[in-house]
Amino acid sequence: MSTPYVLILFYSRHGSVSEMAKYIARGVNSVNNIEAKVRQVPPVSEISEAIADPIPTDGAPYVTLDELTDCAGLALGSPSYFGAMAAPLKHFIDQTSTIWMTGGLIDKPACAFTSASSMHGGHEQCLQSMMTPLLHHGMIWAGLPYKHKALINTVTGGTPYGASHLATATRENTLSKDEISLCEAQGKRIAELALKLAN
Ligand SMILES: Cc1cc2nc3c(=O)[nH]c(=O)nc-3n(C[C@H](O)[C@H](O)[C@H](O)COP(=O)(O)O)c2cc1C
Repeated sequence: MSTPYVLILFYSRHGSVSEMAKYIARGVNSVNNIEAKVRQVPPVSEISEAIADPIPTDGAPYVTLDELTDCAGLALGSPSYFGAMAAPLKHFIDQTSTIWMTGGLIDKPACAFTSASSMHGGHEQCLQSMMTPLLHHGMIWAGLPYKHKALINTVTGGTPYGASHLATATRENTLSKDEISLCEAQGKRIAELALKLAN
């Protein structure tokens, strides 16, 4: 039987969310008997019929619907755009009704992560926007418990709703120590929950 995996699925235009995905993957891979699968969604274009090349020019491969169906757990990442997930990620989620109809994600754990350029620009709100469709899919939401001291100590990103990064102009793709530790904790938590829920 193949090793179960946590799908780390994101959209990132300028690299901050992609950077977070690496640390979430590290957290997943710190757990035995499960692994991280990192994937991105393609951008959307103003001409909606345009089709992206199947292989991105850089970064993680594009996700397939089968990869989502077969995951043991999910970490969904997006930049905060006007306090909500970015359109390319929502566009992908809107193509998952076949998975919804077969209940393919029911009882699997899920979390979200985001990057935003202002401190109070909607980190939590964006995380919640990603939670909504996953609850419709029957997934089990997992935030970050306050046992992680970085949640108290952080002066940038990191919330009990999920990991976040404050991407100011001077530190756009550079995560703070607390942000990194919360990304890793989130990956580890989803991996551990995925194994427990699969049994
Ligand atoms: C269309 C658009 C809307 C944005 N809206 C917000 C916002 O509501 N709050 C915020 O703090 N940052 C906002 N930003 C900034 C991005 O969330 C931020 O730059 C993020 O780190 C980008 O992630 P990426 O590097 O993975 O692309 C917005 C950026 C764009 C392009």
